[in-house]
Amino acid sequence: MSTITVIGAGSWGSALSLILADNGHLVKVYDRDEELLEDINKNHTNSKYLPGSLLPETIKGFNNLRDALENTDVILTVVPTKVMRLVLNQINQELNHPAIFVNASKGIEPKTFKRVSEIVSEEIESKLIKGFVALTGPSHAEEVIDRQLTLVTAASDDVKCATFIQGCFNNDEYFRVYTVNDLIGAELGGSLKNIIALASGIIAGLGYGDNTRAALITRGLTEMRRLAVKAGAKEETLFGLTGIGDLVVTATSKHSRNFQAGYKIGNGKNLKETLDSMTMVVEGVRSCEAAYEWAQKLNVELPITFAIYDILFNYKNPKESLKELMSRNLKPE
Ligand SMILES: NC(=O)C1=CN([C@@H]2O[C@H](COP(=O)(O)OP(=O)(O)OC[C@H]3O[C@@H](n4cnc5c(N)ncnc54)[C@H](O)[C@@H]3O)[C@@H](O)[C@H]2O)C=CC1
Ligand SMILES: O=C(CO)COP(=O)(O)O
Repeated sequence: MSTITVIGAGSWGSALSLILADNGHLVKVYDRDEELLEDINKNHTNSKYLPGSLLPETIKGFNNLRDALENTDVILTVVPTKVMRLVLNQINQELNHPAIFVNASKGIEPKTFKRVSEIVSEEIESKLIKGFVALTGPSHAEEVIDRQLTLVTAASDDVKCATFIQGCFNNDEYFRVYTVNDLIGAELGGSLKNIIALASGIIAGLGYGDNTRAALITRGLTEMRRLAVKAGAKEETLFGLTGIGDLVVTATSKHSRNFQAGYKIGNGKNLKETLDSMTMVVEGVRSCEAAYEWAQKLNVELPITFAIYDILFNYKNPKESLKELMSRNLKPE
């Protein structure tokens, strides 16, 4: 059994901690929110992000990063990607031995277009990194916390490392973990699907139904594939759990934060009002900004992503955007 430090005790960090504790690992959770840590340590629940949840008593919350990292084998990052660099920088200062880094957050950095694996290798000294794995796939925390059957993928350039992490997280009762050696495809699939999930919420908010959603998911996958392949991903990865799998769960589920945010926008709220009304992170907004800039640089056509960018950042009317998408030049599928 390993000692695993979970950085971020939000909804996904808590759900992943439950799996690790069920598997018998020593789980230390670090967060900046002291009330949340007290709730975990005293009441063994996370009332803020997962009301009604029951967490194993073996999970220990820490507000001191150095203590949380002491003697750890694996560092699992699950904070919003907006703060990822900052948090990794803090880890780099406090960590005094090499560890395996696993990331479960999903996003691309605007301006740099960096994936979390790239940010880790920039912020953490190489002598402290034993390996890097992205743990990603269709998995809403609200269902994992109830131990509902879930399948994800451990992606790494290092097969031995991916297999080790697969073994740490796999639980025969409810959490099945595959491996894949296409890190670029897995990280980009998990990040780009959030943009299409925002779009799915917007069309639902506008009152469109299943035909529209099926069309959006299909053409959205085409956009994800185009950009990811141009960035070096293997095409087949986009057709696996970390691509279409994650796209389907996020674009069709009431649990999805991105879908929920899109739904509010479809109902007339602007981006600021929408984000102000959400307690949890909506990663698709930043990833949309990144994909919009990156696609122009790489000369990739992403009409849905560009329309979402205009709605989010230029306050374009969603109905007007849909009208323009529908009236583009006709072409073969
Ligand atoms: N919620 C879910 O079902 C899933 C979420 N994800 C990804 O996981 C990541 C986290 O998402 P959620 O858990 O939903 O977010 P959340 O909003 O529920 O929790 C984020 C946590 O990070 C902590 N945090 C923020 N800034 C911090 C800092 N500077 N230092 C320490 N802690 C800090 C917050 O206090 C909070 O506890 C996102 O990238 C999301 O896309 C991936 C799969 C499923
Ligand atoms: O990535 C997720 C499920 O796999 C979670 O998506 P949301 O952040 O939209 O809830």
